[in-house]
Amino acid sequence: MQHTFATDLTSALYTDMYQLSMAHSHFNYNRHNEQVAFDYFYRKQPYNGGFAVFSGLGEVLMLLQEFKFSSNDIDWLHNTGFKEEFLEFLRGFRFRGTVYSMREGEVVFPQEPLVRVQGNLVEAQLVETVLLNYLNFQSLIATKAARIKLVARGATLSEFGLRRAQGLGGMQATRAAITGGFTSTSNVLGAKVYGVPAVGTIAHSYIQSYKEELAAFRDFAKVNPQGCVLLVDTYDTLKSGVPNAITVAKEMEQQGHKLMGIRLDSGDLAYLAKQARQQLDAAGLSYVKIVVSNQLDEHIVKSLFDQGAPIDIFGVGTSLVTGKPDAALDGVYKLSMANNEPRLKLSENIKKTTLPGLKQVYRYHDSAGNFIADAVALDGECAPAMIQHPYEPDKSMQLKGYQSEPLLQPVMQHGSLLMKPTPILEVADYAASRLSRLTDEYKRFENPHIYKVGLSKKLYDLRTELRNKYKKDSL
Ligand SMILES: Nc1ncnc2c1ncn2[C@@H]1O[C@H](COP(=O)(O)OP(=O)(O)OP(=O)(O)O)[C@@H](O)[C@H]1O
Ligand SMILES: O=P(O)(O)OC[C@H]1O[C@H](OP(=O)(O)OP(=O)(O)O)[C@H](O)[C@@H]1O
Ligand SMILES: O=C(O)c1cccnc1
Repeated sequence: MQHTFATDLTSALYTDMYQLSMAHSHFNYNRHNEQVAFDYFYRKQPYNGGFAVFSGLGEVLMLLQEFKFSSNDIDWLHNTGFKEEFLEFLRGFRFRGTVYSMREGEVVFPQEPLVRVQGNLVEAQLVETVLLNYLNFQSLIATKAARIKLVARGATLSEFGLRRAQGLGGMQATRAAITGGFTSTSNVLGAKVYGVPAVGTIAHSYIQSYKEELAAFRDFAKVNPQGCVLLVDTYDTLKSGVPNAITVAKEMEQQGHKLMGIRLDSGDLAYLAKQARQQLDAAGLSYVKIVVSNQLDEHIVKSLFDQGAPIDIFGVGTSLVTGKPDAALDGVYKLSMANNEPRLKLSENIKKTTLPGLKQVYRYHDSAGNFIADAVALDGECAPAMIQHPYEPDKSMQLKGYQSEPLLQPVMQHGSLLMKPTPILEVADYAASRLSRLTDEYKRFENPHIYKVGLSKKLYDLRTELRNKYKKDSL
């Protein structure tokens, strides 16, 4: 077998084997035209936070449109024990399902369906893995980016993570970082694909390759005067790096150029930023920006500003693109309907019992437009005036008088997209506008307020009825 780079990830083989084995079985028993619905939802907020940003939908929809097995894929599948008729079926297979979804960039909460896939048993099942792979990862990273943006006080945020990303996930991480509020990236292919500026400074190696720091700065600035940012911490930030950067900035002025910035990448970033700012201002270089990097995350960014650090630009890599310290968003894809009957998955833990039937999610706002609560209702129900706590029968919340909006909208019908893919910068604007309507107590990092997601009485009762039925049947 020849080794190749794993770059073609649009194949329908980008899935788990059990999806194909189940499809094989459904096909064998002629069940592949039975109609079903699945919900995508997650159970736990990432980073112990109070919200998540839904990301990855645009790419999932493009993949669903293209979802097919090539002749080469079918040839390979011949070695896996599937029947010939099934392989012929897969050869002509296309996703012709219908998808309802929240808008990409939506601010979302645990337990509520973010996406609903309706279609036949085979098509709706076969797309599970790729859908989860894209939505879980990008939502994890977009949420991290949004958390950093919340505390960045308007500073520019650049994504620097490609070298530390989980392999090819670096591309998706760039996309998700933009969704959450980063406006540029060091990832050149990412910048080209997603239409944002590619930015960069200098590595230590460039400066080390010269005998003297000043000569390195001079040469670099001569060839790259536009957007030039000099890395000042290779030897001694305040005694050598910043003074040499000032010398070069003055020389650039004589050539009609302006040094854009200096970058701090080690040491006490608050102290060094303050000292560097003083030196730059004293030299008449108040326009030179201060860029910082080095294992930043939302907590360090917040702390640096709390310490009064005069920072203009943050370059964030590892924590952002790996979703540190969370390994993954726990999003799942669960069957809610089969052959026109609502279905659920039982669990000893009521929190893990799924919500049956086709559903809609309503979001309620107060008169200022702030989000109050979400209701999960059965499809076709109006926005309920009261929601039940999902697990505690005695708790409910009155929502009479609040405006509401349905969040799940059709985005794909019988395999065809119902609208053009939204450009990623528009998705980012949408995420920012929605987050601005979530009040601060849900956005703080420590013990955030828990946003209420309740059930309509009809949905609550349906779940109870089905739980009782299945429990009885299993006695
Ligand atoms: N004033 C500050 N307040 C809070 N956190 C800071 C401050 N200054 C730096 N940090 C963070 O502290 C951590 C310091 O890490 P580390 O000790 O590895 O850096 P360093 O020794 O300065 O750099 P290096 O090892 O790369 O030379 C980084 O995550 C950095 O972003
Ligand atoms: O810390 P992160 O948030 O992941 O941000 C990216 C880091 O990657 C670079 O370091 P690296 O040591 O790889 O290269 P360098 O020699 O250019 O500093 C850069 O200097 C940052 O410190
Ligand atoms: O341009 C930079 O400064 C940069 C790019 C990637 C990672 N770290 C730094």
